[in-house]
Amino acid sequence: MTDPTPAPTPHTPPQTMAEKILSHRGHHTVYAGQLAVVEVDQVMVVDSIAQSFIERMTRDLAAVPKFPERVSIVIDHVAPASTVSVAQAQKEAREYAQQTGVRLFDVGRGICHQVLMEEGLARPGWIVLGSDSHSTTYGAVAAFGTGMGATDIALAAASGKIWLRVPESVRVTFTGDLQTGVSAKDVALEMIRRLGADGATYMSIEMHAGDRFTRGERMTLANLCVEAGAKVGLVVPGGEILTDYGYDVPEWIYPDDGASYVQQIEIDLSTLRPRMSAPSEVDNVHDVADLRGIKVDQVFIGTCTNGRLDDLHAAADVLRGHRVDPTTRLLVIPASSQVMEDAMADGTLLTLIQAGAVLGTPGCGPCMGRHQGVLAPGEVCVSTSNRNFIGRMGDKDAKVYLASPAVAAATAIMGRVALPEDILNAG
Ligand SMILES: CC(C)[C@H](C(=O)O)[C@@H](O)C(=O)O
Ligand code: SF4
Repeated sequence: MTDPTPAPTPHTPPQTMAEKILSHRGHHTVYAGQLAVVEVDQVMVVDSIAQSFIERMTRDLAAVPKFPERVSIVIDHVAPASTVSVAQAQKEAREYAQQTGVRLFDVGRGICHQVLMEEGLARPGWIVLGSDSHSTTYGAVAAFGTGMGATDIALAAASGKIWLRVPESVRVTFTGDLQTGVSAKDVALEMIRRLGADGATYMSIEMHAGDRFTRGERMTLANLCVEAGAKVGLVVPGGEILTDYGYDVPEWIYPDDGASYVQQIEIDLSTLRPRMSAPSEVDNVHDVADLRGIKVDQVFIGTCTNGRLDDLHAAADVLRGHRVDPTTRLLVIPASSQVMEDAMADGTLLTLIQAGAVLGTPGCGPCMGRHQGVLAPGEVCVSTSNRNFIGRMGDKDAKVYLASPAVAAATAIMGRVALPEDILNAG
């Protein structure tokens, strides 16, 4: 599916990674502020948007997908169905996939972003459009991943193309190495704190990490970029994604020296301590140590931000041999069936269940307050997700704190906001 067109010639002014990808997929050299019409390599539609997408396609555009193999529908946000109308919408999505030949990942396969990554449906240099704001996640493998509404998504599915304003770029450079107990989630929260919730509106956040971070950690970083308003969050390929990805990273993709950035920030990983985003904005970031002791009713480990095998390992390492506090509930929802299977095979799920965790079907779970663990008025939840807005996980008077899996696990044991070291030091 990758396009054989050669890269733009080198005698052009230096480009950022976003400019490189949009030039390549638009067959025309472009810079920030210009418009690009680009080929779309994958269109992703989530269950909650499927009905509007199908309506746009069949009623408004009277079109069929131009390249059915480039369209994926994922039933993940409310899966299994919670009401008759949700069940009806999902039924229609299945029928549509049958009729048109587009791919459909059904109940239990997992969260859209995790599934597309596992299936190799986001690759370096690709344009991946999702009907979901966290489609920035594909930037983990240097795909230009971005979220759009049903109409734009339908136009892309019908035509194979989309137009985009080429974004300006913010360059984020990571230096130093993380201390034990500090994770990519803490890095991502710190990045959002530094940029602010609208600090990178419609921009590309280009992250230079060298060979730091695994593919999963890169997904966590790229996932959170939209919480600074970014159009796309691109992690410059290095480390694991070069050696372990199964397909090549094209040479042309790397940003040029001298490319132009609207802002450049540096984050020294060696000084970073576990971070937590307090209600009700993602950029309301504090040291966990400063929030220690807040009473918590529910802990949720999962989502497209932190529901991968490494995340479950980090939680299990803290929970092993301990019990969840009797006044607190711990929900664990693997991001995909693959994660669930791997965590079952290596004993991680047993460790979590023995500690008192309740397991859910791979998917979004209660992340956006639709089902499987919504909160009552006044309840407090520590979640490994990416949004803590008012009403996000249920009642408007419930509160959500965002943290890493290790911090979430320590909190579940204490029944109060806690650091992993509080548990590990206590034995
Ligand atoms: C349902 C979907 C459109 C929504 C999004 O766009 O992100 C959801 O995934 C979320 O996290 O709020
Ligand atoms: S897990 Fe949460 S943030 Fe991710 S796609 Fe689902 S609802 Fe959105």
